Amino acid sequence: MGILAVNAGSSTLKFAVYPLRDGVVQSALLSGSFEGLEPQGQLRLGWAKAGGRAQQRELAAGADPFAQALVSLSELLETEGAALRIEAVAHRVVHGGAQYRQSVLVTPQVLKDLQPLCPLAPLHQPHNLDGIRAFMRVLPGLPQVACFDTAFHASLPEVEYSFALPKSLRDEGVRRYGFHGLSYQFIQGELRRLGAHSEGRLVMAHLGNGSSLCAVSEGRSVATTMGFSAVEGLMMGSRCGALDAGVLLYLMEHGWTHDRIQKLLYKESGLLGVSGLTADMRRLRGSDSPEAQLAIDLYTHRVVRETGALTACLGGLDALAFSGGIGEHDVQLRADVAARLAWLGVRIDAQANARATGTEAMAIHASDSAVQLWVVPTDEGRVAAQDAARLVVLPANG
Ligand SMILES: Nc1ncnc2c1ncn2[C@@H]1O[C@H](COP(=O)(O)OP(=O)(O)O)[C@@H](O)[C@H]1O
Ligand SMILES: CC(=O)OP(=O)(O)O
Ligand SMILES: [Mg+2]
Repeated sequence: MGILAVNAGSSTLKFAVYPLRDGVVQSALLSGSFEGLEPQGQLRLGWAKAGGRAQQRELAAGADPFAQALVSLSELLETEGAALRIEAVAHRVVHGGAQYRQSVLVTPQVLKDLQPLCPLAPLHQPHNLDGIRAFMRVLPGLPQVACFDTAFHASLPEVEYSFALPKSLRDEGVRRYGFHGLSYQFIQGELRRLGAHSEGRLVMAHLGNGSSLCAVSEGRSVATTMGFSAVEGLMMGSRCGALDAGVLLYLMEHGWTHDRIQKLLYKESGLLGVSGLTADMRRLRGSDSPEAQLAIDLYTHRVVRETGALTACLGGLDALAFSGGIGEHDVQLRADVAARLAWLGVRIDAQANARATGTEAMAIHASDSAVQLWVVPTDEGRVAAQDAARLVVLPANG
């Protein structure tokens, strides 16, 4: 028995197959991603079996690259995952709004409820929902479960989730929701497993293409940098993060349309916009352009600044965990953030930091550090798969 977890984005479809043993999800047996799903993209499949060699295949996309990817995925599951009967598909859905505060079995009504949230996460939500619809067509009869990035933050206190806006707008659901919840749930579980200070005052940093921080106290999310939408908070790959609302008014006064502004905020800003070069931190690190350096400096500054803000909300800091593509791999970023948090008693172990390259969770603090530092490779799919097992497989087995 197994669960297929998928994370459908604008240009990629990530997937992993998790076996179940006694209702508990085990490490993925097969995982990979399709890239080039955007119109005119070059469709490419990359996958690996657990402990196996990474494989790549170029695919002819045809008119509908998404449909083609699903056909290829079905074939791959038949050949490489044949030993496992897939019982359910767990979908990462970034926005559950105010209504969905935990994972749910997808019905037509659920899709209808989630559709209006698309403008709040335009890089994610429409593709997440298209992914669900496509799987429903290709694998009818297989339960589809939606697992929300926002659910982890259902515990945010009112002073954290409220914006200083009139009651009528707050009542409409204009509030902070927070994202990357599946990742935070996974990181928290790993920290618990490793005996870290996970029940104390913890800040988790999910630093990838999308980046955010989450403050946890006594195991519950109490503050987070993303907001109503996934454009708030830290600087990201191509998203600007927190921005003075006055800038939007200025742009509107100068005739910028909604679509133009949306493109600017989500696709043309962040590391890409500042560097004028790329959204990929690896390429920025390899560049000698001053703009690339400014992009890195700004990104680092914002992580430090917001970690300070969340530490203030927590009343101190016991542990800081790095995750996401940048957090797991970028040794320099972790060293720079730790150095700038020295006032909190943070001391990094330079050798342990250099050894942490995203393959396993490990501590990177020095023995005299007042704050634990961890690097935790995240696995959003595994959290989604476990929720799907809880909703679908366990009840069916009584
Ligand atoms: N070795 C590395 N050094 C620095 N940054 C890296 C490295 N590997 C990956 N990254 C960064 O991670 C980003 C992707 O993060 P990830 O969390 O995988 O993104 P996504 O939001 O697409 O899941 C890349 O764009 C790149 O900037
Ligand atoms: C919510 C979000 O930003 O997700 P990702 O990091 O996958 O882009
Ligand atoms: Mg991500």
